[in-house]
Amino acid sequence: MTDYYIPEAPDTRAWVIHPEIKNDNDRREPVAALAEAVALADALPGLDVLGSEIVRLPKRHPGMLFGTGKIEELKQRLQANEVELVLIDGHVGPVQQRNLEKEWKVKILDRTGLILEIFGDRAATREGVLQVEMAALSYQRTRLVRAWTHLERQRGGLGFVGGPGETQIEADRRAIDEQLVRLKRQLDKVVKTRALHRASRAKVPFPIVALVGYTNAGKSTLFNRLTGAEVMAKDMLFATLDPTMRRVVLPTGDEVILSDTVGFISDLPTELVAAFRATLEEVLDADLVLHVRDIGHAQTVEQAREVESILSSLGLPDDTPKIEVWNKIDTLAPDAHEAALERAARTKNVSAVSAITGEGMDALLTEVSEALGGVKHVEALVVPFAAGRKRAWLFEQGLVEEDTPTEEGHRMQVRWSAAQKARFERL
Ligand SMILES: Nc1nc2c(ncn2[C@@H]2O[C@H](COP(=O)(O)OP(=O)(O)OP(=O)(O)O)[C@@H](O)[C@H]2O)c(=O)[nH]1
Repeated sequence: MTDYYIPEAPDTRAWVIHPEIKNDNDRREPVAALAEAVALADALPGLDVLGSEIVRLPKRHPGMLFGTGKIEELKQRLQANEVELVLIDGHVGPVQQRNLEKEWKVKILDRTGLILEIFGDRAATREGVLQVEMAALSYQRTRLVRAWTHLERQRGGLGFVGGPGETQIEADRRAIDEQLVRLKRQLDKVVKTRALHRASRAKVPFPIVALVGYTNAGKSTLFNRLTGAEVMAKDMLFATLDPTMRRVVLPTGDEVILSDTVGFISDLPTELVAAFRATLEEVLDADLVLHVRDIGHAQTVEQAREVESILSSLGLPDDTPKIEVWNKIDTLAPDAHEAALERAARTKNVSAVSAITGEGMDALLTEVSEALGGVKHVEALVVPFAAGRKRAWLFEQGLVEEDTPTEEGHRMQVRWSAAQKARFERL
C-alpha cells in the first residue's frame, strides 16, 4: 500500500531533474546536487537513467511546481525518451506530484521518496528495516492528509464531510496509524535487545574503530581493503545501511573491530533523520572514528563539514579520537597528489590513501595504532600463582576488573591500553 514508487521490472526508464529555485532554502550547489541525485538513482536496482538536467525556476508554482512553459517543454522531452519515472531532486508536494503524474503520464518520485527507496533497499538489520518502514509510513501519511485537503478543495471548499473518497482516506490513515504503533512497539523491543548486545560487546576485548564519511567517499572499499573481505564494494551509494563489523589485526599485533556505517548525505529529509540516526548509534561507542573523505571531490570541504556537524549533533563525545582519511588520492593530478601526501604526513591524525591502489595503507594503520595507544580495552588472562609480582603490578596500576582464583592460577579480567599491556608483558 505504498504510494511511493518501487521499481519492479528491470530497466524502468528514468529521468532526473534538479530544480534550482530562486531564494529556496536548498543550499546545495546545483551541478553537484544533480550528480549526487543521478548517483543515488543509479544505486537503485532496475532503473535506467536516460537523462538528467537542472531546471531553473524563479519560484515554486503551487499546482505543478514548474510554470506552464517548462511543463510543456519537459513533457516533449520526456515523451520523446519514453520516460516512465521522473525523479525530482527536491520537495514535491502531494498535489504537485499528482498533477505532474497526470500531465506527464509518468510516475514521480521526490527526494524523500528516492532516499526512502534506497534505505529500504539497503536496510539489513531488523532495526534498520523497522525504521525505514516507519519513515515510509509517516511519509505516506502526510501525502494522504494533504490529498484529502486537495479533494476537499476540488469539491469546492464547502467543508463537505462524509464523501466516499474521504471515508477511504480516513480508513487508510487509521490503518497507517495502527501499523505505526505496531512498528514502534517492535522497534522498542529491538532497541532493548540491541542495548543488551552492546553491553556484552563492551566486554569484547578489542577497541572499536568506526568508519564514517559522506556517501560515496569510499568507506566500504577501505573497509574491504583493511579487512581483506571478499565482498567487494559495489559501485553504489548507501552500500551499507547497517554497520558491518569485522576484526582487523594492526601491524603492532593489536586487534581492533572495524565497523562500517551508512554514508552521510546533506539535507536529509526530516522524516528520515531518525532512521539514519538509528544506523549510526554504533559510532557513539567507538574508541576511534575514521572520517573517510573523497579528497578528489569538488565539494570535499563542504562534505567534511556536513559530516562533522552530523557527528556532533549525534552526540559523539568530544574526546573520541578521530583520524581524517583522505581517500582517492589516485584521482588527483600528480602535483596535488604529492601535495596531499606531504600535507597529510605533516598533519597529526590525517592520512592520505587510496583504497583502490592500496597506497598509504601502512601509514594509516600506524596512525590507528598510535591513536589507540591510549585507548583501553578489556582482556581476560590467567596469571599463574608463581607470577605474584605481575598480579600485584596489575592491581597497582588499577587495571583489574575481576580476579578469581582457579586451579591453574588467577583468572583476571583487566582493562588496559596497548601500551600498558606491552609494559605488563615486559615485566
Ligand atoms: N579512484 C578511486 N575510487 C575509489 C576509491 N575508493 C573508493 N572508490 C570508488 O568510489 C565508489 C564508492 O565507494 P564505496 O566504498 O562504495 O563508498 P562508501 O563511502 O562506502 O559509499 P556509501 O555506502 O554510499 O556510503 C566506488 O565506485 C569505489 O570503487 C579510491 O581510493 N580511488
